[in-house]
Amino acid sequence: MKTSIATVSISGTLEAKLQAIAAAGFQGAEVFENDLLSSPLTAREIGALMRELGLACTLFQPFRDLEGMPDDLRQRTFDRLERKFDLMGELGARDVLVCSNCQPHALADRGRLLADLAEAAERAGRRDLRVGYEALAWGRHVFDHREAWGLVRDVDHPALGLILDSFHSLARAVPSSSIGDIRPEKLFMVQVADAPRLDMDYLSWSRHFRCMPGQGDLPLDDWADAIRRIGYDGFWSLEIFNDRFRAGSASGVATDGYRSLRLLEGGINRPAQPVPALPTRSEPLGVEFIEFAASHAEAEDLAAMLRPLGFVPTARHRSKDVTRWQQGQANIVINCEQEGLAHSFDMVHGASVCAIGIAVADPQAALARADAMRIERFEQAIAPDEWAVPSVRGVGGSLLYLVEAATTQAMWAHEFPHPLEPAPAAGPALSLDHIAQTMQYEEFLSWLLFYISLFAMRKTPQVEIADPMGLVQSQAVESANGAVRFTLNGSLAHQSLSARFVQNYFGAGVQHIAFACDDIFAAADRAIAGGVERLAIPANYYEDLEARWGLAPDLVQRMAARDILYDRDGDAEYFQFYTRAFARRVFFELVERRDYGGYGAANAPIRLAAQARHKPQFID
Ligand SMILES: O=C(O)c1ccc(O)c(O)c1
Ligand SMILES: [Mg+2]
Repeated sequence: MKTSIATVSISGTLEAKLQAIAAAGFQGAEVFENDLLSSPLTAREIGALMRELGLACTLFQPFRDLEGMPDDLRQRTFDRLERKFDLMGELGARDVLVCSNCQPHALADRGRLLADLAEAAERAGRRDLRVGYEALAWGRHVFDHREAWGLVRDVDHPALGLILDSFHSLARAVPSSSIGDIRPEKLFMVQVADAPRLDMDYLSWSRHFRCMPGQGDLPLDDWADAIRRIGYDGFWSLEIFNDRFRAGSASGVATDGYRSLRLLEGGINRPAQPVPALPTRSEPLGVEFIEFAASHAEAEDLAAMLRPLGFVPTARHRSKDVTRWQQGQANIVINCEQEGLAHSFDMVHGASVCAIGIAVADPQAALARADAMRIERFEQAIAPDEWAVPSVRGVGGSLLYLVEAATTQAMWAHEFPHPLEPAPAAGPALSLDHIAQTMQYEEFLSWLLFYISLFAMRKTPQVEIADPMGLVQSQAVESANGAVRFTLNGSLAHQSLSARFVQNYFGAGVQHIAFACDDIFAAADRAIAGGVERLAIPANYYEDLEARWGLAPDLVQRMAARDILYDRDGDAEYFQFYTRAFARRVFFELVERRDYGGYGAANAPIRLAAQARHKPQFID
């Protein structure tokens, strides 16, 4: 796949954009006219810079309102076009994007549209340039690629071709099968964008909410298949109008863009596709461990929460100040080393999750996929006798270890040979259910893309949750078998719990960890008896539960006595129990799922309100 991106997609000056685009690995860039107009560089200088950076100028765009102009404006339009052709010569661009006319006074007469496009093609051809015609979803008369293709086909001029843009076609639900009618040599360029499903006018949707392939809801796989099927071998160019991206870091957005095109290449929602040389996504088989960085004092506080939840310290690391805590299938590692990444983490954030170990069948294959997606590897010097586990950088600079599933027992035995207490034998054993990561709203889509491009994971629909201090966006990524689940949260509201976390924690990170159990009442009783501080849920909530679901008063009483929350989806049931936050940052949750697949979104506002009651008054 030849990759390109429109300069409008990212932030900064034109030079900075082009540098970020080249550094991210793109082979080409579309120069958006406004970026050129606002640059102090001449078109020649911009062209020279692009060549120096190794970037093909894939398009100059857009040229608006060309076809079907009334007689008195027609000559003026072609004069304007000639001026832009001059500019393209200086820039070194061969193709110009002409988008369908949006003017209220544009003529509908097909003969006139054909004549105007033919005239533009003739003028372009004389200069060895080409015109690509794109149907905007909000075009006055041409708003569907089938109509645009019909015009291009009928003009039948070598200097006139079609430009397909996934947004315009898929926002209008134009069937992708219609792409089969397009002749590949007539398809000059393919522009790619995803978008969330929103019920709004096309123009606002397109100008503000486009996002990278995989981040939204458009059926891009079928669309891309149809394009590949006709034998198109030109550039795939991202064109993302998004306010968040244009306010973000140029290099971060460019890297995400590159990653998203690679993801599309292999199929966003598909199992492995045979794209040669593109490593496939690994199935995440489970969370093997969660590692906390902590000082000794913090480690004691953490232990005071872990014990009542049923965890026991079972072994010490062979050489480091690191302890393994265990229960059921769940492993927590507490790292109190005075140097290395964990220590830096503790210094910056305070006690917190510095690493997560994900079990995969083949860590090297997972690493190859990470490389292909330009996900940063992390390498730290290890002692010669230490078990080597590859890792990449995850949320907030924490690590994601890629643990070989078949050898976890050997890894634990080798790394933690000094026994402490025996692993708990009986009781309401817990396993890991999900990990909630909180981040800035601006980086939310980036981490979503990170997970779905690295692992065979799918995303759930985005939900908005009402925190008493503002709205929180939440979305989960999960493996097919549900063994690995992350929920991602971000908020623009400065005082929401999510935003307070990011401020107080100095960055994105794990905000809570949920453990699954098969008897929530027993697990909650054990936690309470062990002295865990729990999150108090108001009586009003329980009255409503009884009314809403018609639950037996006795069951509701048992939940109320333990501050257990409840949700239901058809016959599926979900029970949740929350601890107070450890060090005002990380908290734990116990859940019992009875065929329930979600995360209790209906209860989240209740939980957030309960947590907001503990918000220190000095930040009010
Ligand atoms: O929003 C626009 O005007 C616009 C311009 C050029 C494009 O290629 C496009 O898809 C949209
Ligand atoms: Mg476009």
